[in-house]
Amino acid sequence: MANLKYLSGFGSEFSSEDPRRPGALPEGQNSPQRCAYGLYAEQLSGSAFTASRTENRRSWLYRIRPSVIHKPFVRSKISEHLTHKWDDEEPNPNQSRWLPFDIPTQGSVDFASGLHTVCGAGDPRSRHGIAIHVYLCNTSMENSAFYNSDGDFLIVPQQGTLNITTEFGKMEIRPNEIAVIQQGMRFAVAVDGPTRGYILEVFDGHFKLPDLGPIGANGLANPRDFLTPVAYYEDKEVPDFKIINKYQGALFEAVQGHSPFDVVAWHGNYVPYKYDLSKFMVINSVSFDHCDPSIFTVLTCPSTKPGVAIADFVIFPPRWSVQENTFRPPYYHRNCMSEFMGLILGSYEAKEGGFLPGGASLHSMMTPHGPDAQCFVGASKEKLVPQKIAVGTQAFMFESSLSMAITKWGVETCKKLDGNYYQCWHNLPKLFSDKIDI
Ligand SMILES: O=C(O)Cc1cc(O)ccc1O
Ligand SMILES: [Fe+2]
Repeated sequence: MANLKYLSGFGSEFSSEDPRRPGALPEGQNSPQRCAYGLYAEQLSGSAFTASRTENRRSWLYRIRPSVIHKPFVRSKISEHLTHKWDDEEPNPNQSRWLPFDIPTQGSVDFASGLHTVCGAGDPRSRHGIAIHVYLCNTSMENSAFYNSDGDFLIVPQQGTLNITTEFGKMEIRPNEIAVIQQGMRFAVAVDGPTRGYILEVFDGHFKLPDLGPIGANGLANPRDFLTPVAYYEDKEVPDFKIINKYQGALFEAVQGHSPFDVVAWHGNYVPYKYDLSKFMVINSVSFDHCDPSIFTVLTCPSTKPGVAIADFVIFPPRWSVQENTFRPPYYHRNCMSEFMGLILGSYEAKEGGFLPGGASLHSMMTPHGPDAQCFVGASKEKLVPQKIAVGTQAFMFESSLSMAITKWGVETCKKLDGNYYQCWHNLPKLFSDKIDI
């Protein structure tokens, strides 16, 4: 999908018309008695009608047919590994690390059928919780569209470009870019070959840009770098277009006789968007010590507790490391939050081996972790000259205030859990001595 156009801004009021039908957007009102070109008006609400102005999210779609024309939903069997069953496995506080998840090489698996849940917590019925999935696929979705009634998807491609058609238009997302597709938005994913990536799903609310506090008005992910598609419609009649719905953690499908990507024009502030992680303005210590990784937060889904996130999306981008008299890699720590990490490109400074692109790690609540022995020894002795670090790499973290369970697929079926992970810390030397200055 070359030469796609986008609208720039985060949380803005946008409007867009497919240029093939100028004047499709009503002027000065949302619901005219008859819409231009015989279109139907449909509102998609992403917040309670009565939410405050700052929280209110809705869009108006002007479409060939309203979404309601479909046969009844029935249970879908397309992915047996998408689940919110958090009690299938016994709780396990150990450090967990997965080798790269396998992309299917046999048979045709598309994005929707390639969804596998690794871990999560909470419940979409009470609108509180998260799920972390990976998608492992090799084929484009054909005559089918997906929407999620349970929450929002933050999609992190690791291998392969995603060509995403949405009701709002088309987006192309390559590794080192992310996409957010919010609750209810219909989309279909086309791929070029073997494709893998991670998804953070939040049930509670929508992603926001973090407050910048003393950083000031600019920095981290800047609002204008978020891109939303422009209106694009297809007038396509097919006997069996499949609408796949994730509802209360289960998949359903309904058949309809036309493509749902029939939105000729739309306006509003409830939209899908993408962001190129290389545009992140990195802020860090330029004197001494190691900043907490919250300094690298791209997007956050806040909880109702001040300063506590349901989940943050944090990256570890290429940057200059200049701190003096400092152990520069991550410190050893125990955290009241859960840390799920993935690797898009390259390697991660705290674990040069074993944590690989397309793999993952989970350090659960209060489970100790930190640099492996090799990293500690190297960083304790290195000459502290200014150094460009993480060049050609991109690791990320989904950090959550919820205590997550790993699914049966994550523990057993995927066969990627690295039982020897704990050993990476076992060669940490005992350096204690009676000399103050070692
Ligand atoms: O555990 C990790 O590797 C993530 C992380 C990085 C960092 O720089 C500080 C704290 C932290 O949890
Ligand atoms: Fe950590």
